[in-house]
Amino acid sequence: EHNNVTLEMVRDSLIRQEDTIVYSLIERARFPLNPPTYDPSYASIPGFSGSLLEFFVKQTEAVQAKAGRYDNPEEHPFFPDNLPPSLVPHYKYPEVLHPAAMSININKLIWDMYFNKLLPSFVSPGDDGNYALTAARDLECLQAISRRIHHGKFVAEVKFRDERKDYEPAIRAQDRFTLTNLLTFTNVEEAVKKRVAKKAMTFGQEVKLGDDGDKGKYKVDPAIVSGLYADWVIPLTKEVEIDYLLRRLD
Ligand SMILES: C=C(O[C@@H]1C=C(C(=O)O)C=C[C@H]1O)C(=O)O
Repeated sequence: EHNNVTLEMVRDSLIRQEDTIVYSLIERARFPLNPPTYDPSYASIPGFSGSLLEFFVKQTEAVQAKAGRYDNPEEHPFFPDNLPPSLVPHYKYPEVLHPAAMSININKLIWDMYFNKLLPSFVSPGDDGNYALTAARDLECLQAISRRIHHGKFVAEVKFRDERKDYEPAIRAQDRFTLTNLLTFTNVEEAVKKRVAKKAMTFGQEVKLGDDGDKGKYKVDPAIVSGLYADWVIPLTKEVEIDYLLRRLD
């Protein structure tokens, strides 16, 4: 069926995406919170009502949609309504997923998590005026986290193909509990949490010639990165896996 994507290949992609997520958090942490970025009454952009952040994200997604970004089944916009169509020739991506995958987009949840829980936990309070850069860095974080979480579709597809006999009855019964047990690998989850903390230590250290003065001081707290994965990235990836599996036999 379709092509030979393996669980190992999908997991390798998730591991590589950790680098992008950790780096994007480090880049955002260069700036303080910068509250006006999120304040709808600050921007007062002619013809637009909303925050500078929303303006930035909607405009950027419109450009990226025209350039073909969302033709890729791995990409999910935060504001899918009223996106312009792609203006470039359609690339024929491998058809790995069941068509029901197209209807799954949990970016609203990811957006709320990022701004309400994650962001205040890893940036310093304060305002340095760099609101456009702040919005750009936020979008990088959101896109990296969203791509990782929605990769749950591919994870679920390969797990389903590997153990079809076990998954099919649970899907027919629409049994979330059994599906969760089938797709959960606690050892993999533990390794992910440890590895992202290690990446935060490695990528977030001050690199100096000569004596290593600042040992133990990181640009983003490794515990916050592993907490992000434990509390949000892994549970939401599993949520996408389950949403996908529930529709896999439609
Ligand atoms: C992504 C996978 O599925 C589940 C979710 C995981 C994650 O989000 O990192 C890890 C293990 C599984 O419980 C996987 O098996 O690799």
